[in-house]
Amino acid sequence: MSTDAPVAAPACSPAVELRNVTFGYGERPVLRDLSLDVPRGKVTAIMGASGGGKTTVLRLIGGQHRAQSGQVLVDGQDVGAMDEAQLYAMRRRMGMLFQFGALFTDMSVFENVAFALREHTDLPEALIRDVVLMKLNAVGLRGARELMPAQISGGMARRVALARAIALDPQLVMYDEPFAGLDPISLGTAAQLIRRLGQAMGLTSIVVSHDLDETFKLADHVVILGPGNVAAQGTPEEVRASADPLVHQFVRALPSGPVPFHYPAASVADDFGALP
Ligand SMILES: Nc1ncnc2c1ncn2[C@@H]1O[C@H](COP(=O)(O)OP(=O)(O)OP(=O)(O)O)[C@@H](O)[C@H]1O
Repeated sequence: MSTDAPVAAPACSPAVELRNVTFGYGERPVLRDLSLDVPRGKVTAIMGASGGGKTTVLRLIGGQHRAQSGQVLVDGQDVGAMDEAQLYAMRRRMGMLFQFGALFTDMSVFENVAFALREHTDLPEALIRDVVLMKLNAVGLRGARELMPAQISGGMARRVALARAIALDPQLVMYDEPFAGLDPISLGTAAQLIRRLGQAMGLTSIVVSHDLDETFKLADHVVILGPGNVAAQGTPEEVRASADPLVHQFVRALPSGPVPFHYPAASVADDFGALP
């Protein structure tokens, strides 16, 4: 057997592990010595104050950024040590649904979902049609296949983006703000879809969201990021019961607490001059 062949990680091991990860943009540190596990086959929510580094965690997992120290392991493989070909192969097994999951505006709903299949496989046209219609059916939009993105609602567009993200049967799907801007019904539908598809496909799902109620209902595992690090992680019940002051502020949506109102800045006197 070739020693280069990817070795399947044990079924009980975490799908994703961050071990002592430090990362910053330029001089600005964002994550400091961050460690967290994403259990396999479950829905993990990553929550926390705005600017705390949630999207950055997703980008590290997807290999768009590399940790400055520590390791990001996906299926036991170190993302930071992957070359371009290995990254490409890993991303094929991931679905990513980033904020508002922009669709190609000049392609129909059908073509938007078919795009990934055309890019990454050489399936015959008849099979592409079947897979696309199956994925659109899973999100309830088989009947909307001929419509253009401008002709569908925001909630429908989000569902098309979801169908596109699962077109290649990924093992892991990352959702960044899947509920942003949705009305309560579309939001409930989106949450139910994430849960149902995850169960039906045996997916590991990571959801970054600010919607506390919906996300706590949806997730099996919740991680709350504090400044640069994990403030709490566990089941939704465990996290709700956390004594950490930041988690307390967060789960009760309190305007004051450890999360500051101001982005770090020079003193008021430096910016405006001393009062006369
Ligand atoms: N490409 C970038 N270059 C420089 N700084 C960045 C970049 N992307 C993010 N940042 C900064 O890094 C910090 C973390 O950003 P990130 O988007 O990961 O936070 P977040 O928790 O997802 O925030 P939000 O909930 O508001 O989306 C922020 O202070 C942000 O300004």
